[in-house]
Amino acid sequence: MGNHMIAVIGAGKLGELVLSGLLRAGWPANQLIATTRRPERAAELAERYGIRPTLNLTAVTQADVLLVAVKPQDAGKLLDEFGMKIPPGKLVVSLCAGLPTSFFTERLPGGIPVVRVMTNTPALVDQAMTVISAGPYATDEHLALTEEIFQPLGKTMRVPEAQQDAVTALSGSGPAYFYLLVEAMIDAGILLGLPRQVAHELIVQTAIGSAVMLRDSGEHPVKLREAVTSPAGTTISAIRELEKHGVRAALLAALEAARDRAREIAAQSA
Ligand SMILES: NC(=O)C1=CN([C@@H]2O[C@H](COP(=O)(O)OP(=O)(O)OC[C@H]3O[C@@H](n4cnc5c(N)ncnc54)[C@H](OP(=O)(O)O)[C@@H]3O)[C@@H](O)[C@H]2O)C=CC1
Ligand SMILES: O=C(O)[C@@H]1CCC=N1
Repeated sequence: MGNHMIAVIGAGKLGELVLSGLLRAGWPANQLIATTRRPERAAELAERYGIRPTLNLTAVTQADVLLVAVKPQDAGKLLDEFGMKIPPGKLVVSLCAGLPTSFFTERLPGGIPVVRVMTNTPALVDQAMTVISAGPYATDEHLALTEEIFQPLGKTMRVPEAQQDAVTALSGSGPAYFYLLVEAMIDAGILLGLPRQVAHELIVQTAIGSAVMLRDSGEHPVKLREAVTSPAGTTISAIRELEKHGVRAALLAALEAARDRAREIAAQSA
């Protein structure tokens, strides 16, 4: 972790997840800075994590890595405030959905490297999927530093920036899709007469077991599903209904809509 000073600019839900992950990974609290809009939010973070809340301008002067975690819609106003005052030698890492790195470079002095990152909320349990792309002026060294920061929070991967809107649709928003499925299956348990707590425990453990098998067995998901699906059995009856109701087509359309929304956010922010 070296001597880097990291600032989370806009420590809301995602920024807090990252801060807490960095602390768990052993980053000293005195190498972490957080900024927020509301003073009460800053006080909450200082009390919870012992990190230093400060003003944006102070943060960008003191820290050498600036993790921008405001809503994409707030990024333009934020950069109007201090973008052009960022001194040389800093690394800007955007965690904002949709915004291309060019959005940042247009609002920063020339030569400031920008890295685009899409992570996700399982960072809270060190199981994030963090996807990293180099923007203008970002070298391999900047990507490696970004990986060093996010590695303890889960898995990291590098992709070309052109893939980041699709990545956002898959892994950025992905946890929400799984939670929705789990929620619906628990409700199905209620429909079938199980107590809510029982249904909850059955489905959550089944989700965990299935996820670990997907990760560790090395098998394709089709093979794993086939192994559960007995001839004339129960599973195929359920699958017929899922297909009849277009779950597969719904997922294709849903992820395409998320990708399109990322593009729209960029167009609206330009
Ligand atoms: N939530 C998620 O699962 C994921 C989110 N993202 C991206 O992360 C970013 C943040 O999302 P999320 O955490 O959900 O949003 P939040 O609204 O929870 O957090 C945004 C934070 O930015 C702060 N903020 C806004 N303007 C300023 C400013 N000018 N100066 C300092 N702080 C400011 C807000 O401060 P205050 O609280 O005081 O208003 C708030 O704490 C978005 O760009 C989103 O696309 C990416 C991947 C996953
Ligand atoms: O919904 C959003 O826009 C953010 C980006 C990915 C997950 N949450």
